[in-house]
Amino acid sequence: MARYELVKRSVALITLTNPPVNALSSAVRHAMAKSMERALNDPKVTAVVICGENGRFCGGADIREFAGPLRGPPLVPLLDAIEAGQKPVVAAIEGVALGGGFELALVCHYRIAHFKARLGLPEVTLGLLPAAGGTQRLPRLIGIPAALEMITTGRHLSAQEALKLGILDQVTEQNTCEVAVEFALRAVGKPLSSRRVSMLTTPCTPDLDALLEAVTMQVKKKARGVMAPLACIQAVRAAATMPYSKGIKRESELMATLFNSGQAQALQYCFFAQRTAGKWTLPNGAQWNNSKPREIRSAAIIGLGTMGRGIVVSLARVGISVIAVESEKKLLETGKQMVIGMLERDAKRRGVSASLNLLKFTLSLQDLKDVDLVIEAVFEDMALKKRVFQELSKVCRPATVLCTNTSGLDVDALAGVTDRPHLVVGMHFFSPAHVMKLLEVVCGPRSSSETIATAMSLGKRMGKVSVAVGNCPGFVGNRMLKPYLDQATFLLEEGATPEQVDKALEDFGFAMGVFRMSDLAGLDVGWRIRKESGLTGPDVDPKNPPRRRQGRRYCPVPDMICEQGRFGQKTGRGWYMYDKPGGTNAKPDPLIQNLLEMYRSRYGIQPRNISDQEIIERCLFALANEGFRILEDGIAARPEDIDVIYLFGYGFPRHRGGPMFYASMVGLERVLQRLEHYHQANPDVPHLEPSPLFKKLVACGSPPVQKWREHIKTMHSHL
Ligand SMILES: C/C=C(\C)C(=O)SCCNC(=O)CCNC(=O)[C@H](O)C(C)(C)COP(=O)(O)OP(=O)(O)OC[C@H]1O[C@@H](n2cnc3c(N)ncnc32)[C@H](O)[C@@H]1OP(=O)(O)O
Repeated sequence: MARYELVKRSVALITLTNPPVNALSSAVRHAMAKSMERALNDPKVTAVVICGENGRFCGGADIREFAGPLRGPPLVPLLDAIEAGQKPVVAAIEGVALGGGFELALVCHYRIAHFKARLGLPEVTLGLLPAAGGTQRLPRLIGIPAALEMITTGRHLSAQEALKLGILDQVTEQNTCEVAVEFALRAVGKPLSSRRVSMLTTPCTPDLDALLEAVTMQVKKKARGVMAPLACIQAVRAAATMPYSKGIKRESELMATLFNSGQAQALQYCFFAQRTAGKWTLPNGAQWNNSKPREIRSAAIIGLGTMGRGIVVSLARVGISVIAVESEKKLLETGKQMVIGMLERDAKRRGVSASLNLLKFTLSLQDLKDVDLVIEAVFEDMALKKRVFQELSKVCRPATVLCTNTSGLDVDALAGVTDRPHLVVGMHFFSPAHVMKLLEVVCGPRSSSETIATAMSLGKRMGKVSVAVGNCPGFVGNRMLKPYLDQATFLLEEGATPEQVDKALEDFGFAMGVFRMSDLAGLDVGWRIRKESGLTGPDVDPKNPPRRRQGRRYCPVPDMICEQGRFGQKTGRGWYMYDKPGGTNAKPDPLIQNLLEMYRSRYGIQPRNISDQEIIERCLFALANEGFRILEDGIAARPEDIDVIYLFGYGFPRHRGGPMFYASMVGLERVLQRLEHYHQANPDVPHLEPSPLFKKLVACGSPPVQKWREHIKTMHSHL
């Protein structure tokens, strides 16, 4: 857990040994305490260097231990003892110094980092604050404004930035430990009092109150209802206004308000869920750690619409050669100009040069004969996609992996028209594809484990959070969206307005309510799908009773909106009105209000007052219920996968953990009761009928979300 060596005859080298990130578990803290005691008491030792094994200094406290009672020596007294010691201590930082790891570095008298190291206090992203003295020491070292930014955002700093801010004493490209040992030897005998950060006076900040107020407004706007950044601000205020001894008490009080909070639990769940999601597994035993991905050096994208352009950018910026194909010269030229502009802006922002030499634009599929992988991103039309896949089968070499970016069509039907169904897989990107982090990798029944591994690994290389899902209409994300959207429109029929529904969801924490989100995405896509499914348009059976289709409750209001040419932001009108086509400033539209009033009176619906609680329950419990069905059907392997999809693809608030975690926090029994209540009132809405898995979990005593998998006896996993 910590290795102790004497080097250069007088330097104690203490190495944290807790792979993979040398987290400060109870065992590590125990070993550290012993090692420090030994170093300080050994007369041969004149200085100490602390480093981490395998090129990683320390990833902070062991987050897994937060769920249980505190064991082993607490961190704060251990860190205080290091700082107070009479021998110089140097931190040799390689890899990362994060959270408690960064706080450990702050109590060392000197800090030396490798030029590739990253440093930061990400506790806020876990619903916490840096409570091992971080909120009190950092402002004393670098001043309030810079410390406030680091602590409230959790941003990682590069070594160069940390050096400029005065956090580091030296950055090196050599062996960091060796440099630190030499540095420590030179520090022997020099006075330490000015090196003890807790003893420094916090630099005076002009207009402190105005600064704190401005940052408070900023964090409230960015993450509505999230507690940790606000507690961080209060702790930093203490560093500016109180002596260290009092400030540290304030830090600990504020931490106590966060530590067991639902938000902290949700955010820590998200941390692990995100890492679990990449670990896909198939019923045949193939999984993430025993399936080798193909190496992808070149790729082709077919279709340079919004999605295609974003995918080209995502590939090119990680160094993959891309051939982009369009069907018409004009479309090709427009797409090319847009891709080049996007890549140039992206490169400028990242301070690198744009990788335009990796791009080739063509009208001919024949140019794809040598590529390693193709991603089809044409219009969402099965017949068109089938034609493309048939053509690709003929043109591409037999080993080329063929992917579709469909957002919900049958991946296996596409595989079926090729000569290589085992090499076909879905790569469902989210718009805009070069910005959104989520990738659903859709595993068809015939996709080989190598193909799945290739798509998952390519997603990771592009910086995406990739989740393997099964093949069914809408996969996971879009399949769950349907009950959510249905409930929102039913609420309009019953008396709510789009702005009321959106406000309730935004107060819950969504960046955007469902109607604003629909306006942004465009209303015409859903309209076309409903027409194709015979739910609206000329193919609707005239014998259908009003507001019912296929034996179920149906709300035609979204169709009525589209019939008026209101397709959302792009047309300047949708559920809201905008200043101009493409405008983003949504204003409530009296015409929508009138339309809803006329609609209700035409169907004799008496509008009623609808509470925010009902809005949240109906939208989100219906969403989670569909999640249970997805687990039952084997379309997602675990609740964590569903939550990750909603966090990264649909703006579900991270401090609520995702729809499945949220349901477990509300209490499965309570959610079940409410769903049964709403289903009784709406027996013609099957999405409100609690799924059998949901009932089973409640009957089993509502186990925590991490244990649900044990209860999912999937008869036929689609993964
Ligand atoms: C009070 C609170 C205090 C004092 C704190 O310190 S809170 C913790 C603050 N630290 C962090 O938030 C850092 C969290 N970790 C990361 O950001 C990253 O893991 C990393 C940058 C350190 C490394 O990233 P990467 O190389 O991509 O590796 P992974 O993220 O995949 O992680 C590898 C495995 O290590 C587990 N892990 C990482 N950090 C911790 C931790 N602090 N405690 C416990 N476990 C940690 C992570 O879950 C991965 O586990 P497996 O999935 O492989 O099982």
